[in-house]
Amino acid sequence: MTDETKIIQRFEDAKEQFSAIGVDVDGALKILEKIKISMHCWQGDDVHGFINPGLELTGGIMSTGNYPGAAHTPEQLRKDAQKAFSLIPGKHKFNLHAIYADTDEKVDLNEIEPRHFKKWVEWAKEQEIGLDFNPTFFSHPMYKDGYTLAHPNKNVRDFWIEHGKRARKIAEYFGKELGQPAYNNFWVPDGSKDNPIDRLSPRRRLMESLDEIFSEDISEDYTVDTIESKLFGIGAEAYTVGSHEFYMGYGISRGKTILMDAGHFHPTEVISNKISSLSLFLPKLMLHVSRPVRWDSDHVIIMDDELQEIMKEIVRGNLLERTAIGLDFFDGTINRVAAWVVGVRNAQKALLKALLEPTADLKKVELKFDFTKRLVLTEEYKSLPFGAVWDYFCFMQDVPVGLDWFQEIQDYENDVLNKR
Ligand SMILES: C[C@H](O)[C@H](O)[C@@H](O)C(=O)CO
Ligand SMILES: [Mn+2]
Repeated sequence: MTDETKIIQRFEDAKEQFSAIGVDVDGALKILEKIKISMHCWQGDDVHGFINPGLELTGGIMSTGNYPGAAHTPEQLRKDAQKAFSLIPGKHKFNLHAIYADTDEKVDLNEIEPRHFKKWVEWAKEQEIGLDFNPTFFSHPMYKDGYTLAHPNKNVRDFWIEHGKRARKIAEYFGKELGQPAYNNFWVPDGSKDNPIDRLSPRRRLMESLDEIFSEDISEDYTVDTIESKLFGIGAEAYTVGSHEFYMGYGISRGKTILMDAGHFHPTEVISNKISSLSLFLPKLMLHVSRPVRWDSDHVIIMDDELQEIMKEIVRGNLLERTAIGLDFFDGTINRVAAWVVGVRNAQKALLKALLEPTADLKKVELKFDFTKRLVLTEEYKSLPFGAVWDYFCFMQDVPVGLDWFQEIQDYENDVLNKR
């Protein structure tokens, strides 16, 4: 039997098993094919960017590791991302931060314009992918005393307000050029190492700064503003201005999309248990799928329980159309292109597993309060051969099946990354 025949044969066998429990496998694959994952640029260069690459990474986040081959130029980053995309089934999005402007001009964050991102747009068109965006409120001399938009000094706030406004125009440009909305995520690191006396005033200032940034109405056909909360960062252990409660209130009162990052909550809190609640109050939602190990460590996502729970919640709640899935991790101890591929493929695998569940039947069992049957069935379904369906999906999408992609990564490391 050829490899091709084996993949098809195994898929047909698996399909029979899933069909026997009422799952429409072909329908699941059609849905999976359309789901875009937003692959974050910052895994490719340990969050340095190109505007001021020499500056220290601030904002309370940290990338560790010195694996060879990090991208140092926009061309290198594009080449690496392209390599990753070639090993991932489907067409997706690339998520840029403002510090990744591609220009020969010396331009600061309060001066950036769409034209400084033109090359990214041209590349995205060639690759037939979308772009997302993030204003960068860190790694800059105007990140002062741990504060930006909530700083007591108006000059500092004004600098960052201008940056936020410009970021929205860039995201709008992405959306117009690429024919799909660019999600533009506001994560603001402002906070304090020790207990503040006044928790309220910085939060009021953040609210007012954001109101000013969002004062211009921009069509969501082009860009969707998202706001990301956080519990704590390095050097902001006691207090983060933009907490979950802050953004819940802000998002719901202003109609802004809330972004939940899997690493931004107390260690035993999980975002999978929050998705359904937020879905009742806002039309859209965005996630940063990340893996916190003891803290917001931004490890590459693996097929762990929480990743699968997140995807199950989206699928079971019929929220795929309303939920933007972005990745957020940065590991400099391993091949960075492999990190992307593992992350995106895992997100897709977890989605596929969720799509291969006979959800309607399980809901009926639950409504009869037959918790024994619910447990027995969900445990039994875990051993159904979803891997054969995934392999077939990769095969049909013309990307390497199984481990084959890793050889390509090793060749790329030898031929490209090690020569940097
Ligand atoms: C680099 C990103 O803006 C960052 O990871 C942000 O999304 C975050 O999660 C900060 O902890
Ligand atoms: Mn995040």
